[in-house]
Amino acid sequence: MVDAAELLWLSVIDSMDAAHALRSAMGESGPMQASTDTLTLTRPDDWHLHLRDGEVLRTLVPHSAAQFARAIVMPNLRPPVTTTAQALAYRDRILAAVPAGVAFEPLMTLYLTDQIAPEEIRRARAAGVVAAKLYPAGATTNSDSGVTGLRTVYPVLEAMQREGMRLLVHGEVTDQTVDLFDREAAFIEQQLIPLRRDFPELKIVMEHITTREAAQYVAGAGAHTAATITAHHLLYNRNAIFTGGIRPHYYCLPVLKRETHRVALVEAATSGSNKFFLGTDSAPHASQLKEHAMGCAGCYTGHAALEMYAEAFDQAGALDKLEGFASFHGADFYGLPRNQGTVTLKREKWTVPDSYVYGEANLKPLRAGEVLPWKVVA
Ligand SMILES: NC(=O)N[C@@H](CC(=O)O)C(=O)O
Ligand SMILES: [Zn+2]
Ligand SMILES: [Zn+2]
Repeated sequence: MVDAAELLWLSVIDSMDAAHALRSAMGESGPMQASTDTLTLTRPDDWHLHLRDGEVLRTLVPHSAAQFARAIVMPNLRPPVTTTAQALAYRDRILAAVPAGVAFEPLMTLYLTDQIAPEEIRRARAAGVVAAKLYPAGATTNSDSGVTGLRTVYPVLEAMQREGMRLLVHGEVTDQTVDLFDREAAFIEQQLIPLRRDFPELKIVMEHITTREAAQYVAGAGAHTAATITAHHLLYNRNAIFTGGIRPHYYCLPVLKRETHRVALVEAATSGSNKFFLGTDSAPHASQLKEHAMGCAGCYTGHAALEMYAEAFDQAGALDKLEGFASFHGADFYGLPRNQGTVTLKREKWTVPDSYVYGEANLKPLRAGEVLPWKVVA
């Protein structure tokens, strides 16, 4: 039975549909869409990127350079980048893979180990290395040489605080008794809060945050704490890993979380707060190592990262907040100049390739074979 109130509601829906049909028939879209089919931004930067090494640079570097002016390059190679000399040599190998006529600046980082000496920080800073990365030993891909306890590296952190070197953190505890989905929140309580207290002037970036707890912590933590957020953590919740079967290409660390956390990340990213900025954590692995009984952690998004961020911001009705997040907040936090020049995205469907050449292997990008709504056109 349909009562009067319901009838009224049905007629409201009907007239909304009619209005929509009329607009479509007239070739019009709503007022917001009309002004946002083209989006021009100051050239953005990627503040968290894995470029790996060797032949695969020829695939990865052009993808990133097509969208971003600069990128913070993660040091978790095998062996890790632990010295200034290694960082500079790696930088040269990256630059050799930048296509002719394209400007791309890799910003180098050191991998903190229990053994690293405070003098290395001074040397690195003088050579233009911008940050050092803390991987709790065992927390993620190529973290076996990471730090076993924060106290061990306190002299190095003191040097970093003095030198103005940024500390980048993979913020997950490695305690096997802590649930995988709780490891970020536990890290904040157990490690980050004490660290913040002991080094009040140290500039810390909590990388690839994945939880409401992390977003709230960073928002309230004062001017020297910031966070990067990936496109995939804005677009997906943990169901993506299990939809219709196990989907290894959605597996990364920190692992995707519940929908409530994704929503909190979208709110943080689109809030306009300068404490949150773009870091893709594009983390390629050969497809046979992802599609494996013990598949590697990491999603490859370097082929379409900016387009995926545009999609996420668009879904949130916040395209006007994308430029701050992608092009301003990170540069400001790192004390680097904002970029000159622009990049333009268009609302134009395109299909992501099924795979890319990856040295001798294949690389399966996130959204392989799928249609994306936004495209970088200039
Ligand atoms: N994010 C990932 O799942 N993997 C990264 C490492 C990291 O950023 O933790 C990688 O290097 O593959
Ligand atoms: Zn990490
Ligand atoms: Zn990473």
